[in-house]
Amino acid sequence: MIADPAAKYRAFQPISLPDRQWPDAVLRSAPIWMSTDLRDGNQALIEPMDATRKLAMFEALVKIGFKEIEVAFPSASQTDFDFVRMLIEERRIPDDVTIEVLTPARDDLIRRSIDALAGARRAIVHLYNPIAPAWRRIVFDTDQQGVKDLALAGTRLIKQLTEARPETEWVFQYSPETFSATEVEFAREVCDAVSAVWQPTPQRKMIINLPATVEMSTPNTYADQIEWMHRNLARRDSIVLSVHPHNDRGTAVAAAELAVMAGADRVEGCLFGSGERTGNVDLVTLALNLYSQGVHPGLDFSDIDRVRQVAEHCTRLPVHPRHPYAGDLVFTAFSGSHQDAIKKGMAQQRDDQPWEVPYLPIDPADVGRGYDAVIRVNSQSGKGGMAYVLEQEHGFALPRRMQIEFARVIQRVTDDHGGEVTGSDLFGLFRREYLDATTPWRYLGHRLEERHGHGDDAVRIEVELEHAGTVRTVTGSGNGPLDALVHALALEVEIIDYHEHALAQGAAASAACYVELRVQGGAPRFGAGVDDNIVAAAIKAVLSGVNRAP
Ligand SMILES: CC(=O)SCCNC(=O)CCNC(=O)[C@H](O)C(C)(C)COP(=O)(O)OP(=O)(O)OC[C@H]1O[C@@H](n2cnc3c(N)ncnc32)[C@H](O)[C@@H]1OP(=O)(O)O
Ligand SMILES: CC(C)C(=O)C(=O)O
Repeated sequence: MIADPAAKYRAFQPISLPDRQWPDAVLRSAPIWMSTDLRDGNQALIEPMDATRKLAMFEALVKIGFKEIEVAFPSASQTDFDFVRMLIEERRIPDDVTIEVLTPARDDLIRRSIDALAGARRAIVHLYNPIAPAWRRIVFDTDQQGVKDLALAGTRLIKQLTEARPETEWVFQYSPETFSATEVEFAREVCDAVSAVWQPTPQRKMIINLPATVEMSTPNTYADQIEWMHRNLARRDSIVLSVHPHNDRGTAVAAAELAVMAGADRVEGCLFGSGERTGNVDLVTLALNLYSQGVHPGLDFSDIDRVRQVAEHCTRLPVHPRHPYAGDLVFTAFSGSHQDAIKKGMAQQRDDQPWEVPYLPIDPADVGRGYDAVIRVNSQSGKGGMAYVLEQEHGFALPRRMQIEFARVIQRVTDDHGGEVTGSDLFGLFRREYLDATTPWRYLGHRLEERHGHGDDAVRIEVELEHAGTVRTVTGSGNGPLDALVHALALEVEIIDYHEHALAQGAAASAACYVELRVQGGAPRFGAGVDDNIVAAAIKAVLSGVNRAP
């Protein structure tokens, strides 16, 4: 990097729009979506999709609910041309879906593109040519009139060729490519000239697509450009105003949202932001952002993992694990305070109430994600996360103080070994720490006698134990089984707290017991026991606590 970037880079000059309206707009409905996965997405791949992959992507897009799909750049390759023919000839295009193809403003390429569409029920022909100053000078060695003439010649040829094929319902789309880098007055001049040739009507609209071919500045400047065009374009009532934001600055999603607030009717992009260089705007994120605000996007991402798998298969590009809504880790909290808040939020969330689980903008279940991955445990985790996983995956609902005690055990393990502790690791550690704490005292069996009218000795217990390898039977009485047990053990044990719950549903449910106790005035300790018999579970829990005492 150089010390003075201003010596090399110029700041983008925003347009002046002091009476801009878009900052007060609120998104209350979804725009028209157009997927360009099979064109912009495809042209950006190291290995473009073959016909099988293209078809898999097309079918996935249809299933998601896209009604406009740019399926190819037919003049670029035989694969693309043949793919369009296959869709049409094999009648693979549902009646409510319109396919689109892209063509440069060159006669031979336009003709080939229209040939590809022969026999389509309805089709969008998308013409583009770059019009920004640097492209005029560097790429085309021409002036404003030169690029305008190119756009007009292309439009005239498309009009002529499509009028000769009335069996297809034609929609015309024009993109002043590199719009984001173009003087807005000139972009309007070209678009107005193009629409004057095409002569759209409110009943037969054309699409004007204003791409941020290269994202030039902060998203508010793009929104200003779009609002200016929205307010100044001729024949606006006959035009579907579309945007096509690229992601060079990493702000394509924001740019698209602000552009729709600024008057755009339609958004072009790709699943997960595939597309040239840093990608096109990510339609999954855009759609689910709307959903999180209570606006149905009209696209179905109920099975987001399946959509991600298809996209990864077709593009051979991985979706980042932190990708909004779709990444493997986006509904997962490792950090203790987040886990604590999510656990509390999940416990309090009611189906008939607005979603309000802290840290989770949407319910993972709405996009087909389970809750099992919501909380995962590593060295950044606290008691809440550990307790959540142990309860969700193994059914043990530890009392709060026991969570704190067990979290220290887990912390030692994660500090020593690093990495994640899975649900089964957690259960293994729980078993080792509590359930397998069976020396020196091990429970073998018990008999219980309830004696009415004996006051504080209402329960008599006889417990068969193994102590340091020797089988012994001890007896004691008390006001309840635990009291009787403590007397039978003849140890100085104080029971501080006791919890129990069933571990599984039904009559054969086993019980889990947790006992907090103090042995010989020492520090409080927990013990845990599991058994089909609730008294046996409690005895095991007491013995576990006694055995764990130092
Ligand atoms: C921002 C975008 O994503 S726009 C879409 C871009 N997508 C693609 O380019 C993918 C498919 N493209 C291709 O397969 C090829 O580029 C083809 C088949 C279209 C053309 O191939 P070629 O004839 O070999 O030309 P090449 O790829 O070098 O294109 C550059 C030429 O096209 C001209 N050109 C570029 N864009 C356009 C346009 N929209 N309209 C007319 N001419 C154009 C350039 O000025 C250059 O002309 P020159 O050769 O006279 O200097
Ligand atoms: C053809 C146009 C819409 C394009 O892909 C772009 O400008 O990025």
